[in-house]
Formats: sequence, structure tokens, C-alpha cells
Amino acid sequence: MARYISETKTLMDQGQAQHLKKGRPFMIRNPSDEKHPLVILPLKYLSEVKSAPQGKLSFPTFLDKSNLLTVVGGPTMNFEVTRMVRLRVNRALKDLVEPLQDECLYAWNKVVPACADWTPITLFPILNQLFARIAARVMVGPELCRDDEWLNLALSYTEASIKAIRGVRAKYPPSLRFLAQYLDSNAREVLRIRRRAAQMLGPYLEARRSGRDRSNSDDALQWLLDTYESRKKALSADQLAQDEFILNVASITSSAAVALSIIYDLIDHPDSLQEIKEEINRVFGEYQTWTRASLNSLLLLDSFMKESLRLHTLQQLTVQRAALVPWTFKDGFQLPAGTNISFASQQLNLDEDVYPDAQTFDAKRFLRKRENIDPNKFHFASVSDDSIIFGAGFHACPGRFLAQDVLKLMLIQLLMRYDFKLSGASQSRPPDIAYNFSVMPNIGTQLLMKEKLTQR
Ligand code: HEM
Repeated sequence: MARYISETKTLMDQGQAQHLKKGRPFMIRNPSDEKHPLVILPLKYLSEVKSAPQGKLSFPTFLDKSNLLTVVGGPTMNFEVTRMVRLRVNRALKDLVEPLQDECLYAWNKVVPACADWTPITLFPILNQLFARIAARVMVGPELCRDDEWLNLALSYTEASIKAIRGVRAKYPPSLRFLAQYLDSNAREVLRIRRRAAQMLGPYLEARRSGRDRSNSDDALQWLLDTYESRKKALSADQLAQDEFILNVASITSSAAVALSIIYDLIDHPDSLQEIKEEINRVFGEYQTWTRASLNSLLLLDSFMKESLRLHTLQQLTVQRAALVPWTFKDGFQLPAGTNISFASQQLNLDEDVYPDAQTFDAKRFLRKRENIDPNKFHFASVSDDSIIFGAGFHACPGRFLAQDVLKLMLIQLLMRYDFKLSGASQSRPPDIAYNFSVMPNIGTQLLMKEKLTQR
């Protein structure tokens, strides 16, 4: 089993060459769920999976079962959460860039240490905090987003649930896992955090419900309440806490890891770094402020970010679904009920037929595609059959536009205010760390950072 944890990339590459490229599926053991191997599908099945009814090929069930979320008292992905992000967050984003920018500056001063001279910094925990604080402006509004207790709960929840999931999987046989929430200390911690979060959110929920507090209603607390009410469903403080936490789990670590990966690539490509700084200066000079339109004009930065994510994807597998019923594809290929399926996102990103010279970092790859093929496609958050990093179809990540804007705001601060380089002998990005089907940039590497004399 060990090689299925540490060598998944090699095994997936073999599967890609021997099966997927020939249009055939293959099966691979899933180290985090030994009883349910994964069936990896070739791309010819993508459009059928994208349009499959939720009651047949389910993403929430896949997430719940493979992460034991219900068992450890964790939140599950639900229809209201995804609908809220898709319809309300994304619609509001054009007006949210300014508050997000304010929050970025506030959070920056809170969590980034002073660096008058070259200062060693482990950036990942700082990026985690920054993203959590900035996104909290959208998730819980202007008051709670600066409440240290709330922010600690938001961050410690993800950590506690990961520990609980790993511990319960290792210690409890499936038939006894229902006992975990009573006996397992990590699972009990998950529930403690959830209870405290519900206590904190209760008064906000009541004020919004009674219409007493409509002043600050451009946030997910309000939009979740509206979504539940429009579907005539009750929203308890505990459910609200769970919904907020599933959004944190889905967004914070992944976005911080993507930010770190982009920063490593900027260090590796000083010419692009210089050009991107010039682009930021030029666009800021034109607009004098950061808005949706000005952020969208950072075409080179956007292309660089997408190329970084292509080469350093976080998940080897995306578009993961559980077959709730037997499912037959149009060509007759059958999946028994209970089968977990997925697509090989990392192998697609590195496929020479799709991305010529695929192993080479080409900062302008996607910029050229926007200029020569379609200006509205190939941006960081776009999904297509050639790019399934954010998933595909109905469940494609609805938070990717928020991630895109917040990442750009964070990178602008870093690039315009600091000089930065790797500390130690090596001057190029450290190798990624692969574990199971996830791939993370090295989160332990130290950078040296120094604040410039002129600041934006
Ligand atoms: C760069 C950072 C991010 C990455 C790489 C990422 C990636 C993904 C992926 C791969 C999926 C599964 C899609 C599928 O299987 O078809 C997903 C789903 C989801 N993501 Fe993200 N995501 C990111 C940021 C965010 C943010 C900031 C939010 C919060 C607003 C968010 C909220 C969600 C939600 C709610 C779903 C579930 C969608 C559904 O069930 O319909 N994500 N994400």
C-alpha cells in the first residue's frame, strides 16, 4: 500500500500511458479508502459525467464517504452552500473588490512581520492566515472577519477535522466508526469548535432574521439565510456554522498553497517577475484603484498564475463522483453502484498533445491563447475540457473567481512592497510534496523578505 501513498504520480503516469491515452479506464487503490478503489476515466467520458444527474453520480457523497465527514462530525457539502456561492458570491464580487482590498491591507499589517532588513519567514502559515482573514470579509461580514476568536476557530477547524479523519480511519474499523464522535479526542474537538462557532453565529443569525441588522448584509451569512429561506428550509446556528466551515475547508488551505506555489515560480522566473511588476504599475496608473476591471487587466499575472497551477496542481484527481446507482455510459461501459470515479487532472495538465512542451514553465502560454484564440477563455479561473483543475460541470468550483481575485490582491501587496528570495543554498523552488493523490508545494521552506522603501 505504501507505494499508493508516495508514488501515486508514477502509477498514474503509467495508467495514463497504458490506458487513458488509449481511451480505456483503469482502477487504482485509494490509500485513504482501501475498501473503495477508484476508477480513473479517460476524457471521452467527461461530458457524460458533467451532465449526469446529481442523484446518480454524486460529488457530495464522494466527499462525505472518502473523508468520513459525517463520522467525525464535520460539515458536508450541501446544495444551499454551493448555490449560495454560485449565485450570490459571484454576483457580488464586482462590488467586493474594494472591501477585499481593505481587508487585505488590514490583514497584511496584522500577520506579516516587519521586514526592515532581510528577514527569514516561513510563508505558508502567513498565507493561510491572510487568505482566511480576507475571505472572511465575504464569508462572515466586516465585524466577525476581524474577530480573532472567529478566525482561530476557522483555521483550527480544518486542522482538527484533518487530524480526526486520519485518526478515525487508522484506529476504528468501519463498523465502529459511529462511536468516534463520542470516544475520539480529535472528533470531540471538531464538535467543540462547531458548538462554539454556532454560539458565536447565533446572535448574528437572529439579528439578520428579524431584519434588525440589514446594514452589513453583503456577506455569506445573509446570502445563506436568503438561500435557505427561498427554499423554505430552516437554518439553525449549528447548520450555519457547518456551512461556513465547509467553505473554509474548501477554500483556505488550497488557496494558500496555490499562492505559495506561484511565489516559488516568481522567484524561479525573475524576468516574468519584473514584467508582472511593470504590468501592475501600468494598470494601477490607468485605474488608480483595484476593481474587478483593473484586476482583470492584469493579463500577464493571470497567465503566470494559471501556468503555475497547471504545473503544480494541488489535486492529481478532480471531477470525483460516487455512483449512487448502477450507471452505463453511452458506449456501454458500466459502473456498479458504489463505484468511485475520477479524472486525471495532473496527467491532463502534463499531456504534450494538449500543452506542447508541457514540462516547461511558459509564463505567457495562456496569455498567447487569450490573444490568439479567445480573450474570454484561458484565464486563471476558467474551466474547460483541457483544464479540469477546478473540476467540471455542475460541481466545478464555484469559489474560483473569489480565489482568483483574492490571490491577485495578495500577490500585488507582496510584489509591490517586498523583495523576496529563497533562503539557504538552493535558489530554485523546492520539489513539491506528493501524498496520496494530493500535491503540495513545500510548505516548510523559508524565504527571505525585505520591505522596500517605497510602498504602495
Ligand atoms: C485556488 C483555490 C481552489 C481550488 C484549487 C479549488 C478546487 C476545487 C475543486 C477541484 C473542486 C471540485 C470540483 C469537481 O469535482 O468538479 C471544488 C469544489 C468546490 N469549491 Fe473550490 N477550489 C478553490 C477555492 C475555493 C474557494 C475560495 C471557495 C469558496 C468560496 C471554494 C468553494 C468550493 C465549493 C463550495 C465546491 C463544491 C462545489 C459543488 O459541490 O458543486 N473553492 N473546488
